[in-house]
Amino acid sequence: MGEPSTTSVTDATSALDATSATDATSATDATSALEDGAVIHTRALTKRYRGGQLAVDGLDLTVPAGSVFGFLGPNGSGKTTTIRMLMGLIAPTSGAARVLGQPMPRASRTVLPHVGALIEGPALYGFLSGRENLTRYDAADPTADPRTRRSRVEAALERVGLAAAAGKKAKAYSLGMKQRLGLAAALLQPRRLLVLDEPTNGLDPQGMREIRALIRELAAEGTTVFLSSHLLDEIEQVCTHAAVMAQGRLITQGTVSDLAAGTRGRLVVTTPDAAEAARVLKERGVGDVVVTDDGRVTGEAPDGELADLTAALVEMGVRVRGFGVERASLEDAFVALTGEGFDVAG
Ligand SMILES: Nc1ncnc2c1ncn2[C@@H]1O[C@H](COP(=O)(O)OP(=O)(O)OP(=O)(O)O)[C@@H](O)[C@H]1O
Repeated sequence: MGEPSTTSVTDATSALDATSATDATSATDATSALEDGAVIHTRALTKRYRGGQLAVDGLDLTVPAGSVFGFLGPNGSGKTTTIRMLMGLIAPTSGAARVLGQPMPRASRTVLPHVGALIEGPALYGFLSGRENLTRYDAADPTADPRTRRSRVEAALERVGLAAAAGKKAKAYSLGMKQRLGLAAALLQPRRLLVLDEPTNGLDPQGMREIRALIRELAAEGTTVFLSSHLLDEIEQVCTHAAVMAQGRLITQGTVSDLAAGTRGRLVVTTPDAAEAARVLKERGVGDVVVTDDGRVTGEAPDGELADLTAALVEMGVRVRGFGVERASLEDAFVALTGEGFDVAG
């Protein structure tokens, strides 16, 4: 990870009417029903860096309001570049991005006050305490009310579990504490959207759990959360929706359960009579029957009634110790989609 920097939201002048999620220009577009409810929407969004690197290639992304949206892909797949375009930090080479219904980067000044962002780790003054960092950060935001500053800073510290350590200098903070302080900065004002780039990167399991719990809490209060991650497991645990990127291109997007359901689970029979069980399953039309080294018999999950299969096994004298369908994971879905494992260096 490079030198930390935070993208903040400081220079807005006018508030965005919560009801005007689409502006006049989009009314003339052929907007789909999906786009209407979208907090983020991109069309053919493309970024080619000056060196010629095509980092993001024709991205069509739709992030529904109220979702916890996981933006998933191995290192170098274009996640950070996409986030930087969404936040108006870099201009796309071609294509369009709308955030809260407004075109980016053009509407940055009206959109960004409603967006809390944590990108590439928080920028902190090591010689200031956590509390002082937040106070200073808030003071630099012209949309922030100085009269409520103290209470908002304390509430944000409380929220991320840093109240007890608020007086310590930030340079003495662990990586996890720094990350939480960055989140606190994003939470100093109510936000409609939170954009978090690898929010649990470098955290220990306990720190990860805390951040995930916080994300769930914020989502329950109605904030849409868009987070990038290269950890499939993390996306499965916290996200309602996900998009999968590889080499700058979108491979798939949808609800996490639909993505995993797109891949069938495996039927698993645990039995001391493996050979006989395999024969019965094949006879009953189960595909890809395999006897594993540990004596289990697996096969493609059937469309029909599972009870008929157990009845057939029992009828043929197969002793069944365990019987069920193992749910496909997002990882299975990824492997099925790309033909590759999701094996990335953390
Ligand atoms: N400023 C830049 N100039 C040139 N190429 C860049 C620049 N920033 C990123 N790239 C390249 O663009 C591609 C996508 O990078 P990006 O950082 O968006 O991916 P990522 O999915 O966020 O990966 P990571 O998790 O490692 O940050 C990579 O090949 C990267 O080397």
